[in-house]
Amino acid sequence: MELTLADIVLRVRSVLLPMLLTGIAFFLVLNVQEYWQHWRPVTRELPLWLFPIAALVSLQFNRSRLAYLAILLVTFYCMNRSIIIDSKYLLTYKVPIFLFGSLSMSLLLLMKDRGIASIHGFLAFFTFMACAGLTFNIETLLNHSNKLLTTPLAIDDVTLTFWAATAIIISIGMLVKNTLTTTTISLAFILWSLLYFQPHTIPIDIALLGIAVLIFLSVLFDSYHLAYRDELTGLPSRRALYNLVLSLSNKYCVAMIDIDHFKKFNDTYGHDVGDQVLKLVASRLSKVTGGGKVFRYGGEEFTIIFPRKSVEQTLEHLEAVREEIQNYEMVIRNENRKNTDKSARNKGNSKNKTVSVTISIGVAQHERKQDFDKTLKAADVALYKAKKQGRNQVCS
Ligand SMILES: Nc1nc2c(ncn2[C@@H]2O[C@H](COP(=O)(O)OP(=O)(O)OP(=O)(O)O)[C@@H](O)[C@H]2O)c(=O)[nH]1
Repeated sequence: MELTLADIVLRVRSVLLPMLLTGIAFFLVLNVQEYWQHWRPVTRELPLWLFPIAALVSLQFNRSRLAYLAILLVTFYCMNRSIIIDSKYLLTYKVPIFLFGSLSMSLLLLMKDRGIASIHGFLAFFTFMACAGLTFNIETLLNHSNKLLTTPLAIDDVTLTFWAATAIIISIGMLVKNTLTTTTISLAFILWSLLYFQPHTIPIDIALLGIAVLIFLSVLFDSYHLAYRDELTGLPSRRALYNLVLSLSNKYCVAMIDIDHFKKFNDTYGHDVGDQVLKLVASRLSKVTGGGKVFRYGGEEFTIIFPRKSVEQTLEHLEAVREEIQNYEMVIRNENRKNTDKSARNKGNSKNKTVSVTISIGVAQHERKQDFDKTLKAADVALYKAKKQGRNQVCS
């Protein structure tokens, strides 16, 4: 995987930002205790209800890792409240429970969401059981190994080392694959560690309530993302376009963009290269100036909305983006690089290709009391004109 400095900065930012916001939220909550202290009887009950609901919602949206996290934490809270299991076990098994939780969270971070009632679910279950076996026998294992060592190890040092190892796994995992789910798991790990090392900083019900809310937010934002983002290009989808239209005033412009001869391009270079080009074109289009909002309309077609602009005001911005794409030499990763087939590489196929494409653009202005679809159709007619006149141009 190629990671550029910009990628790393972006990932660190997307890791730190949610953490900072959660930190601020907890700081505020802890500093205005007088406002919510009388709600404590409610906050003490809420995790018992919210975690099972969060687990069910997560499963419904195929977020099995968040479901496991919710199950882990509600079990812990039930122990804390002496529901089903006596809370005295929390004291007796304080270290193993802490280590089991930490290890489970680091595993959750590395796993994929692959359902609970599946072969992967069984494997995950047995892995968690193995972790429980290891952590709940840590003292016995330590006693055995101490017999072989000249300087015996203390349980506190082992716990700290074990926890530090899980913290490192979680940090690396976050940087390699940063999603809302991994951020939620990492935040849960931080709070879990805080509850162990500084148990009086945050009341347990408030900390767990925070995690339950994070699980809900994570599932909610993820599903929003799924519904309104185009998976290939990362641009807002056609559904998001129609959502935006509802909030537009009377004055705006619609531009329809189509990649020229894309069928031929696909036939020459293959569908995968076509997909890469779509992504690169999308990333250039998204930098359009003049306040344009870019959407993937479908296939090789994109739409740009310019709120409060006339056609004349959009032309320079559209021309600029058309010219930029025309001059953009796109470096295409050769998939054979991943291939272990050495003969393919020896034929010189491992080199990256450079390709370029052009786009045609049709733009139309929204008329008073006109339907959005009519404006879109007018932009489509202008696009057809651009194609007919030889492509690689903007028409209105
Ligand atoms: N790789 C790839 N190709 C796509 C995708 N969506 C649509 N296409 C291809 O885009 C091509 C569109 O071709 P046409 O609509 O015939 O038009 P064109 O070849 O671009 O020609 P003009 O628009 O007339 O310049 C088809 O070959 C589709 O298969 C996609 O998501 N990925």
